[in-house]
Amino acid sequence: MSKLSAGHRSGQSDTQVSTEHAKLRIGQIKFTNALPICHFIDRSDPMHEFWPGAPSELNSWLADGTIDAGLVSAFAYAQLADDFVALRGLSVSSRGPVGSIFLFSKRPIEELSGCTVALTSHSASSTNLARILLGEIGVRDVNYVTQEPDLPSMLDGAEAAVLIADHALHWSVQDHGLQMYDLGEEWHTRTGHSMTFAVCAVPRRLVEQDPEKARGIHRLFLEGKRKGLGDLEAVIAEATRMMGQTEDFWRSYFSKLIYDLHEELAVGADAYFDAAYRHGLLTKPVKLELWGDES
Ligand SMILES: C=C(O[C@@H]1C=C(C(=O)O)C=C[C@H]1O)C(=O)O
Repeated sequence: MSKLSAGHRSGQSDTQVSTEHAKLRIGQIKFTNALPICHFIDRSDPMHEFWPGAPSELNSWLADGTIDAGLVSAFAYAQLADDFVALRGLSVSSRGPVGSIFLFSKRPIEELSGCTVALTSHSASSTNLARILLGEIGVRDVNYVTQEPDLPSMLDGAEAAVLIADHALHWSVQDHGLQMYDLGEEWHTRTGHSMTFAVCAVPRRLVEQDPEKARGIHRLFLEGKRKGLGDLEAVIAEATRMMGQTEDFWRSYFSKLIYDLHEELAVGADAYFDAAYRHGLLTKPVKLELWGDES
């Protein structure tokens, strides 16, 4: 049993969610890719507590009940799909290049058989996507190691490294001479599908027992996204404050990302979950289950 499902089975989050007057603990991705959703989220409700984190932190917080709901890796949602649904209209996805999820490699991707590949400890969706893509390309006997996202030390002992989010963005514009493979683009080229990296998960139990509370979380994120996409200047100013770079850089980056989640994007997410199952990365087949209404 995976650590994620083991943690959730302890029932911690169920207890918390059903406690009527408890604060709702809501996870948010702390990196620039999620700013168009997260930057403008209204944090004024005293019954909401916000937990910003890297995707891998959010994934384990959701699994062990530290948070009740929020943005997590799509792969982590798939592992927890018995207990969670995904909020309609909210994701971090791309249809082709994503711009911030790369395999940085000392040699062409096809020549990585028998090599060590370092995977960032911050991700679940992209690191499993890398395993799928390398497998599909026919790369065999890879020694995968998970490490903190520091490219030079990852490449000390590895032939290639996968980074996501701000760490990947940082290295994508440096002059390092490595080959760079955008995993959103590789996935799209090979399969024709979009790729969903993050979804907003809420417990099935909350949806069934207290749908108004679930709708409250949904509205909070949808309203954040509406304001973020409606005022991209402010989002870009925040991204620039966090990481530097030019306005054009951010405009081009955010134009690659899709923040919706509907039936058409679910086809891509399901194709990814199918591939993860075929490659032995998920223990059972999973379909994305969308919940709620966007209006
Ligand atoms: C677009 C990105 O997507 C992120 C990638 C994730 C993962 O690999 O698990 C999780 C959340 C997403 O926000 C990124 O990291 O740049």
